[in-house]
Amino acid sequence: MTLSIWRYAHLALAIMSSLFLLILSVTGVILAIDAVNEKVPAYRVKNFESLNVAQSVSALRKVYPEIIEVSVDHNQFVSVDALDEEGNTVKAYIDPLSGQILGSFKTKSQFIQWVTALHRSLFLKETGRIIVGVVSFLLLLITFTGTILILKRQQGIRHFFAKIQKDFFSQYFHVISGRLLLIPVFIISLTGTYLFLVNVNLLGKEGRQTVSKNKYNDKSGQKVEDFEIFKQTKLSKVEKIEFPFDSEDPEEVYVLKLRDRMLSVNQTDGSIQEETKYPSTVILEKLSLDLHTGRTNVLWAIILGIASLNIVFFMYTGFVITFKRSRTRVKNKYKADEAEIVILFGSENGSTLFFANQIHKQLLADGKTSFLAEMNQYQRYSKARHILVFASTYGLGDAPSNAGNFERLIEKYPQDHTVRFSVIGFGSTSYPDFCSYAVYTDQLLDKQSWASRFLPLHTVNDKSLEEFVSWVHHWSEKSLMALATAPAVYSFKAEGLRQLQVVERTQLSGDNTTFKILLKPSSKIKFKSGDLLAIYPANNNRERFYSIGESNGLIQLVVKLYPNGFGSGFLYQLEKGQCIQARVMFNPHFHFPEKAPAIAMIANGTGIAPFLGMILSNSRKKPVHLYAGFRYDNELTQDYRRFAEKSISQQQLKSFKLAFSREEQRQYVMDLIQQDAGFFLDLLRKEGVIMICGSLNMQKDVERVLEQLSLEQNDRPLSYYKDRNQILTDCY
Ligand SMILES: Cc1cc2nc3c(=O)[nH]c(=O)nc-3n(C[C@H](O)[C@H](O)[C@H](O)COP(=O)(O)O)c2cc1C
Repeated sequence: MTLSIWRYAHLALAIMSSLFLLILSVTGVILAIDAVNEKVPAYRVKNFESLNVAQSVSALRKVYPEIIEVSVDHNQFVSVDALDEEGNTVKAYIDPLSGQILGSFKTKSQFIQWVTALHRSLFLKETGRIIVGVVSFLLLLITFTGTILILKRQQGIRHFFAKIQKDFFSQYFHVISGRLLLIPVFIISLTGTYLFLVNVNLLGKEGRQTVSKNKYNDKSGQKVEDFEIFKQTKLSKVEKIEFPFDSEDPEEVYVLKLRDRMLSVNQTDGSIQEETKYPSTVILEKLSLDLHTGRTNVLWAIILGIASLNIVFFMYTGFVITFKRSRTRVKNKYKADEAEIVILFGSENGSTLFFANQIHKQLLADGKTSFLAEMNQYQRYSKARHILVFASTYGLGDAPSNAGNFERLIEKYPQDHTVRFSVIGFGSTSYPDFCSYAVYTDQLLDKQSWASRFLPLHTVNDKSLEEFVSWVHHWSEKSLMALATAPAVYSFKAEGLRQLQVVERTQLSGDNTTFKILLKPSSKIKFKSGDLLAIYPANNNRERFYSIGESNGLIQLVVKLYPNGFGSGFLYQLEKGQCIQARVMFNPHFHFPEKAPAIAMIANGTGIAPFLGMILSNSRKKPVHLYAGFRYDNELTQDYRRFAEKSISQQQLKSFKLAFSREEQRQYVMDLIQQDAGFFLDLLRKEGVIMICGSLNMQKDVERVLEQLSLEQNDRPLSYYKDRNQILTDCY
């Protein structure tokens, strides 16, 4: 059976029994503590194991003139029901050799009685007992399916106890404690089921009873201490000894109740008159009760308590695992044969799907036709230009369960046109076969005649956001499709929603289609220029990102209004005083580089937003040079000029250069860079930083110019400076 069937069976059983299981395990913990507590008074005598019935009976007979019965309970405490010399009734725990009273009987507290009833029948009498029985049986099945899941995970019985890598806490704990407490939980559920079957008479207590009768022997007048059967029987094997009512009447007998049988012993000669063997169901019932309650052994009671407590944690961690696995729902806006970008994921526990979905959602938001599916759903994609494969690795470098058929499908459905492919592997270096399924998939695609490599295989260790974002950067820059590169966008723990109030929003005018909006957080939030703001225009999970410029503790966005723009339209209709819900996404890669000796900022369009904030907060007066490109010289750019003049006078900005692409003297930021080539080369040589924010096309052109200059005059490719974090980009 495939992994997923076992997994679904395990989950379905857990869901069905969860509420009752919770009650049973919590009450089970309490009863286990009670079982340990019970043994605390310690009425068990030291040499108990070596005592036999003959020793005890003869001794007690000397102390108590009349004995009704002597009992040995599951704690191995001996008690007597007798009359003493003065004719007083004695019902107490005693020393079986001296008859000395050790303690009086204690009845269970009201609370324990209440817990016991809840544990046995949920206060629902017969119905409750049936529910408890069924839940015990379900727990048995859960233990079984869980064992199979561990076996599959560990690749067979040989590695059953091999090291478990920590993926995330709940999963680690679930597997580790599952493996450790497998046997106690199995015993709890098996014995619970058995007791239920006996209880509802499904097994029948009567069974077979072998009865044998002996005649009197010829040793009448023997003393009790010489009775062979009494000498042979250890007190520890006894449950009860009923004494003859009349010591003179030879017809009256001792009744010796042992765990597995009952003997009638002649009181004059010690012969066995009758032996009744209990049916195996009764013996098994007692054994089940001992094992289920831990009443006979403190250590076992403690183990049972831990196992019961663990069932509660099992339930919690199991549901966390399930939640994680299913938290991302695949939603497609386009059909497989309409999509230009096809994202395939191979994910077992959902994190790879989460990453894939974050990319999918952004592409859709950007108007791209993206399609997201499991690797096992691979088919022909008639319009695909890009296939992105997000593949995790499991087992010994194997495919996750929803990618097992990928290889077969690839052979079966060759694409009929060239499609560019990129593979991102998710794995962990703590496994010997790091990302090997992704490596395999990458090679598999590389072999296909229709597939053309777009990027080299990229691997991500332990879901590292840094490593993933690095791939996002590369793919976005090369494909010119905008994707957010703030790690927070791909974090599993979403930042909390914050309320922001509109403080100011500028108007559009003439050929200026860009507006500024200032937002005030209603509670204290930490943010810096370069972070992102995620807004939710439709109050659902469709989000839009904007670069933040910090302006005196306020969030300043510079937004271009698009016709029917989902995000920009929403922001433009906001009035002063209105409030919105948004999330601040930390983007440490694009913060002001405090340690750099000098900084050049290159922007086009709305990409200027974070730079305005960074300049405003340049209190240490670092030399900052701003280069910005716009289409027209209009009211907005006049505003930027005024801002720059003020900043230059306050030494927060060193220089400001503008290029206009639709004015008389057509210029782009690249031209400004060419003009100041010497400055840029010197900046790079002296460990200065170049920050680029704006369109991906502009970034590509700027990098091309810088690459050429650097190769010619600094003898180094631009990647040399990129690797040293001297080129920081945030483009869309
Ligand atoms: C049982 C198990 C086996 C794994 N085996 C490997 C492996 O062989 N190689 C590897 O690189 N990662 C291995 N991993 C790590 C996962 O591939 C990695 O955590 C991945 O990010 C999980 O993605 P998912 O949440 O989408 O399933 C294993 C993880 C688990 C839980």
